[in-house]
Amino acid sequence: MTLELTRCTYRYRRGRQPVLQDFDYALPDGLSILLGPNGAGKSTLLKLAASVTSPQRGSVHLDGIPAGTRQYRQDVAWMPQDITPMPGLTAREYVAYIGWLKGMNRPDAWKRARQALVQVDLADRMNERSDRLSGGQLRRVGVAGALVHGARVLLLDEPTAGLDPYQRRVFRDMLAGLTGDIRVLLSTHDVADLAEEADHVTVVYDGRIIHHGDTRSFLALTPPGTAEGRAAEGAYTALLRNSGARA
Ligand SMILES: Nc1ncnc2c1ncn2[C@@H]1O[C@H](COP(=O)(O)OP(=O)(O)OP(=O)(O)O)[C@@H](O)[C@H]1O
Repeated sequence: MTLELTRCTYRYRRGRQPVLQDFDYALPDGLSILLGPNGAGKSTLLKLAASVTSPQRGSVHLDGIPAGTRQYRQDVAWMPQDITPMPGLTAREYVAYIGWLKGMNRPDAWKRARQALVQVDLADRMNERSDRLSGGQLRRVGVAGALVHGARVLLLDEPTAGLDPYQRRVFRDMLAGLTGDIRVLLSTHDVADLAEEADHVTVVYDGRIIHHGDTRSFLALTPPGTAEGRAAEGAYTALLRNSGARA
């Protein structure tokens, strides 16, 4: 299974510099992390992969299925940075509603919503109104929204931003526990977030990929003498410095 962006060019406004130009990317197996400074193009990459927006040039496919098709939207789920509750809907109704929007029939969506919420460890909050959930719980509801319709790819835009350390840990453990064929691409600013769970790391700077490889090859870039526990941060900083990023 492969989600691929091929020679994609995207600009937000006509006449502006493209944010991504002739951009190639292939999503690896397992859990991949997308790193990069503010404005590097991470959210834009995720939105193209999610088929929320389309490139002006180039193409996006999952196993040959073009982005924008109904099948692609069923297979690929996206959680934006600013996931919001749906006032009046419980967690289970929220997840079932996503399933229904993705083409499931109501009884199936309702049944699967329960299973998906158990998978993200929210069995006990199922009947809680979504606007009463904490930020971390709401993001787990968002992940359940991908699981409910059996998405094969899950794209998460900064899902741990603003969470306290405990909620962040719970979210990461939940992601690590997702089994099966689902591939996850997660953007984050929190470099330390990746070290334990990620299988792959991609670093984007100024619309270009400056590193794409497994976590081990990323950590191998850590400069000698880096303090213990700061290997990922060291590797990331070294990559950006070598790419000409200014402090
Ligand atoms: N809706 C928009 N209209 C115009 N320009 C935009 C829009 N969204 C993003 N941009 C610009 O595109 C570039 C890439 O933004 P993008 O959000 O993809 O970066 P990012 O790596 O996700 O950044 P951050 O980590 O701050 O979220 C930035 O220069 C940004 O200002």
